[in-house]
Amino acid sequence: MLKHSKKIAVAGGGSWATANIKMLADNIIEKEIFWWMRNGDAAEYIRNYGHNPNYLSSVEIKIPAQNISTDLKTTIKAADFVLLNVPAAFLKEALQGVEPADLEGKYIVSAIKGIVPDENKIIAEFMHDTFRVPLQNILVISGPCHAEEVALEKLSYLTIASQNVELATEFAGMLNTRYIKTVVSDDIYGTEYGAVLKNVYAIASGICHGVGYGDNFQSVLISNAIRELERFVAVVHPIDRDIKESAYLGDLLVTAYSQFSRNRTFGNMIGKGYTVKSAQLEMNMIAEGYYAVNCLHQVNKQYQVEMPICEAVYAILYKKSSPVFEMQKLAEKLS
Ligand SMILES: NC(=O)C1=CN([C@@H]2O[C@H](COP(=O)(O)OP(=O)(O)OC[C@H]3O[C@@H](n4cnc5c(N)ncnc54)[C@H](OP(=O)(O)O)[C@@H]3O)[C@@H](O)[C@H]2O)C=CC1
Ligand SMILES: O=C(CO)COP(=O)(O)O
Repeated sequence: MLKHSKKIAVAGGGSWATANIKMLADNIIEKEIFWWMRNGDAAEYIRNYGHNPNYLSSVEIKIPAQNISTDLKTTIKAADFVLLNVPAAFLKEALQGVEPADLEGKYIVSAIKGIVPDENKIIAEFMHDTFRVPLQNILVISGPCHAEEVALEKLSYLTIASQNVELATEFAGMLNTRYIKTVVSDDIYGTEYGAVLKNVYAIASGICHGVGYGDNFQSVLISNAIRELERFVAVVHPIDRDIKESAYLGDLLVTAYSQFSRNRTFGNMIGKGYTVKSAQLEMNMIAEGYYAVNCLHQVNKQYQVEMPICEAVYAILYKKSSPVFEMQKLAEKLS
């Protein structure tokens, strides 16, 4: 029996938001789902036809038309759980006009895998510091799970992290379905930073492929990436964690190897000689790692962790350094 109310608002109109709506609606626990997106035409289309025209358009949307809105404050007001699913780079913009009082008493669930630019904070920290949301009311959804495979109902595992493990367990219960299994964790920092870093490593993986390295090199890159990830999270939030768990290693592997990965696709284009702008235009989807690597570069000035893969990606994307040169330099540092 759930102790908390079952009114959930999903904020964001992209692929992962659409997949989250599907998982929540397919789960058998009775609940009311509300959906906010910025795109009025898409909202109207979904109300009329029950499908998102722009992302995962095959997914049937099974929530009432009147629960789909372009007014975020109204959507938030209706719910007890607010699931944030706007790319981190645009979160501040999306939350403009929302006051700490609007979120008082609400549970905030971040399904975002990114860092808030300028603030250089993971989502839990940002929501806690800016909107005064108690950490006990914050949850993070992560895990090796692509929206496209949720749409196909392929068996997937999610990690629900919160310092409030009881709350995480309750929320996990609202996501479980025939094709979704959930794991609960109390490591919000490791889960968030792990997800942010794996996006950068997937870009590195794509760049390597783009410049012509093969599977042999990529496996070395990824085994170095998990060690780099472990070093960083151990300094930022030192607790006893097993980096081989799905939320860390699993998430890295799926993003670095999958045909569906936005970050890998973006990296591949960069490796093949596209500029950042042209790769972004061509993709029409968001590669969070592009924004994250800049934030990580700033954050790591404080921690000084040895992060050669992140630094190579940063130099390529933000200093216009040549992908071939940076990968040759990186290759000398890997083991
Ligand atoms: N896709 C996946 O499999 C997974 C994604 N995630 C995370 O979910 C989050 C959302 O990603 P995802 O759903 O994949 O994104 P998509 O690339 O599918 O969609 C992009 C989303 O970003 C919005 N957007 C683009 N530009 C802007 C802008 N300038 N201002 C505000 N909103 C903008 C789009 O809105 P519009 O349509 O109106 O342009 C759309 O909702 C990311 O943090 C990602 O890392 C996490 C796990 C899995
Ligand atoms: O986080 C994700 C899957 O776990 C989505 O990012 P990618 O599309 O780059 O894999």
